[in-house]
Amino acid sequence: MRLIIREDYTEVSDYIANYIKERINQFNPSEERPFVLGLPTGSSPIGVYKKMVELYKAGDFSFKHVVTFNMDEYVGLPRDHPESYHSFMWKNLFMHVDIKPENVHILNGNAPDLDEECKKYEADIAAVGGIELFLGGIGPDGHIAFNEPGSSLTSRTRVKTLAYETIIANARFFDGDVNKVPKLALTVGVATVMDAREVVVIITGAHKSIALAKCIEEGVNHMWTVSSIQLHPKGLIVCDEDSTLELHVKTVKYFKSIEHVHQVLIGAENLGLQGGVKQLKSASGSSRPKTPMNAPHE
Ligand SMILES: N[C@@H]1[C@@H](O)[C@H](O)[C@@H](COP(=O)(O)O)O[C@@H]1O
Repeated sequence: MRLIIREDYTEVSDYIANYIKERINQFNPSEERPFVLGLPTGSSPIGVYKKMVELYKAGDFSFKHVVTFNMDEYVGLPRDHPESYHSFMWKNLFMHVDIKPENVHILNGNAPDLDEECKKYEADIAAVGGIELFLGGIGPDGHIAFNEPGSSLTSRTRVKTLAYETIIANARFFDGDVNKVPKLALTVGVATVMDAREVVVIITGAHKSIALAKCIEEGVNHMWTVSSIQLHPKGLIVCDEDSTLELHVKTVKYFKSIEHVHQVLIGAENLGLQGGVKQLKSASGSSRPKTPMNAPHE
């Protein structure tokens, strides 16, 4: 797993948007072989989506051959309600880019048979060959999607009752009134996220610092469901300085030093300083990454 630490929310958002752009461009998607992207909602990804729209408008990449699957949706909230995740995604991302509406998948929280809806979602993901990159945010209690504390780490798409902490956290989107927050949601499972070939998680703010520490410094634990990223062969967390408050100084220094070495290697390569690269290679014993994007994760 890699941890990339950036100064603030804006820098975190820019890093991730550029990262995803690179991944899509490297993949070179086509009609027959689309790039399958898992996406979250919440305030965490808004900056990423804003930057992605900017990059799209600058002609740096396209959503023409991108297929998306969103993480979750409230149960019983009308699809066009301003706080539905459906509305959120169209408002913040989809309406600004060239994605084909038929390539967008968002769970239907008003389906007549919710269990059937969840089963179909898993089948739809499998039908396109699985998810290439799943982007996620976390709640302050370390939940990913709506996989609240205690969720099975082998869980699949299903109906979930929201934790009281999540209802309180999300009341800010419903006039601060907990009674207006739906109590049930459809969500992909922890295993659905971890099945993706790559998982990228956004963590910002001091209120998520305990979750970040639990996620990376302690063991895999169903009470902090995002900690399952430790078992993923290609996991990346991008966080801001504030969210590192509860980490050991040693942990922060370790991940910063790894990134620094990568940067030096890349800089040396770009300048044609092969001697410098060789020296660093032998000092670190690591092989040379071509770009920060394909640096080893594990
Ligand atoms: N289901 C969503 C999660 O996917 C999201 O990660 C979390 C954090 O939201 P925010 O990014 O606003 O802190 O909120 C909700 O619970």
